[in-house]
Amino acid sequence: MTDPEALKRDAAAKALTFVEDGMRLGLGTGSTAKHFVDLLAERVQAGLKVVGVPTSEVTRAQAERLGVPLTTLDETPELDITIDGADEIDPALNLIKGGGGALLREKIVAAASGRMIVIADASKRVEALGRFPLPIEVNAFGLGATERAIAKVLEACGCPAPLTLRRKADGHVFVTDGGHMILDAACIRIPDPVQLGARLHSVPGVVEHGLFIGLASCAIIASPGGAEVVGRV
Ligand SMILES: O=C(CO)[C@H](O)[C@H](O)COP(=O)(O)O
Repeated sequence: MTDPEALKRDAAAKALTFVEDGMRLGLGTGSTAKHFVDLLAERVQAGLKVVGVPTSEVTRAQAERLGVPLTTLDETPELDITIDGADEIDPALNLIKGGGGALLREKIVAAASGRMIVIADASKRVEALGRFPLPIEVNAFGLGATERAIAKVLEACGCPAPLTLRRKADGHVFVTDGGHMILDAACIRIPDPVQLGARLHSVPGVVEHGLFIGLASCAIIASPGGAEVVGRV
């Protein structure tokens, strides 16, 4: 059986072949994106000139430690490519992201990029989004009211779902890099991700949600047979 970490690294290595000297990169978050930053750092040490915007404090710390030059979207508001992982990828390259809690910065960085390349092992491929609980980032103020409003939206969009306030392994509430909380919605199947995404944005208190619609231009999916490029790089 192939080691899942080896598959993630294969996807990351394939993505690196699309990185060119002088590029401005969005650096994703999660175990797959971590492989990409590791491999990128090796190329930087060998002389590749790039600059990156990290999508989380964890990725920032990793990139700094490995000597990958960093910038911000204030200094560099337009990026060439974001390379990031995903929790689910549907056939239209719509995604669920946010399993690592970095969805807000990940979406801002992806939207500021000319292209988003998703890297994943084949287990992330699904026919319809929703089996992975949808992360919804919310402001702490008015949490109870926001939760009720989200529940109504989920029901109206055909995917009523229990909402769980995300906690860390030690039981403390998980707080995002932006100081918000996350409600995970166990939808099972989302009939219309576009509609759900739009309606979630209309709920006061919702900061962002983990549906990435139309942002990814390409996915690199690694399986024991190799790393397949799906879509347009
Ligand atoms: O969205 C994310 C973090 O917010 C990650 O990209 C997603 O959770 C996938 O992570 P991994 O590569 O560890 O499976």
